Amino acid sequence: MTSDSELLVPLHVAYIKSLGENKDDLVYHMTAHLRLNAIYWGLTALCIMNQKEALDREEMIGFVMSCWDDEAGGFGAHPDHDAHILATLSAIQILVIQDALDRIDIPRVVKFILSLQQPSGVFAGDSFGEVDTRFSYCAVNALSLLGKLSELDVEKTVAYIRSCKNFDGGFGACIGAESHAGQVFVCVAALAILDRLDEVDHETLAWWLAERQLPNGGLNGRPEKLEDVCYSFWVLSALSILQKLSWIDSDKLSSFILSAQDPDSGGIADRPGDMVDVFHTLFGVAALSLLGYPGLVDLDPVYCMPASVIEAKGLRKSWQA
Ligand SMILES: CN(C(=O)[C@H](Cc1cnc[nH]1)NC(=O)OCc1ccccc1)[C@@H](Cc1ccccc1)C(=O)N[C@@H](Cc1c[nH]c2ccccc12)C(=O)NO
Ligand SMILES: [Zn+2]
Repeated sequence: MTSDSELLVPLHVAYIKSLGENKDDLVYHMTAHLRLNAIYWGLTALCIMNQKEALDREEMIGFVMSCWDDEAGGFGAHPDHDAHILATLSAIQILVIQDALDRIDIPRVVKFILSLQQPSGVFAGDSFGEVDTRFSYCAVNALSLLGKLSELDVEKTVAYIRSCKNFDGGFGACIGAESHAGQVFVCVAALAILDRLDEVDHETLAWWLAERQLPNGGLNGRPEKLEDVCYSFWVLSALSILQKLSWIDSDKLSSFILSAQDPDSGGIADRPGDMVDVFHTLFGVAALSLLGYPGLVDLDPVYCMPASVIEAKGLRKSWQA
């Protein structure tokens, strides 16, 4: 069966292109609240497969700008949705990849992002105030892409992330929350951007991350949980930043990811036999790129964007080989 041994690039490109076409089916409307994030996932997956031109650049930029919430000074995930830091990061990532940052009012967006920092140092996702280390990462990543990190209170931001570090070397969503691979990714990536990886217990955390690999080759997000393709990226990205990628069995992980492909319609699911979606398609090819799968474009593990784009902005850190 071909899907077990190779990445079906043409099928995945066709799958991503088809997403914007069937506007009638239920899934399209059920995911309206994630639309701008889904465009970032599709565009980045295409870049990794070296097929960036498969989606129309002007149409994409037009949709991003239609998500601008002028009252808040940020982006929502869909036209007429309230501004949220997650959607704002996706918008900035898309515009940077499309070299179209000149379309936005950078000082307005910076003001929106900084307005979300709480006295504790953590960031809220929007004016309703839900806090999470994910949102701290969004703020640090976005400000860095905008070249405005100098406007961030770095000490306060780092202090909160430090307070979320657990005895297993991992990080949680907030103080006292258990370690989770997704939260480890956002905390380690934020610290990498801020050049503060000294805050991480490298050996302890690398051991906890390597422990995520199961006999079937897949990775889970927490002890005792099921393997899931997207955790391949969260775990590999953090290990790559700690320069300990060799602690994972790459061949077994690659085979697991390839076995989660749909050999008929294209796309990658969270595990073999499940429904594919654009989220797991991105994080599957992103993990394969970090594993050096032949023919894939290099991905920057911190920003989850093409390495060439990050290099061109002078953002790759000294810690990287
Ligand atoms: C809201 N999401 C999730 O909660 C997923 C659900 C899931 C997928 N597989 C198992 N569960 N969980 C998830 O993304 O967890 C990883 C995670 C958790 C915390 C921080 C970072 C990553 C997913 C969407 C989703 C919902 C349901 C099924 C598939 C995808 C999602 O949007 N995740 C976020 C995770 C994320 C990636 N990069 C980030 C940067 C900052 C903050 C969050 C993210 C995302 O991709 N934003 O662009
Ligand atoms: Zn998943």
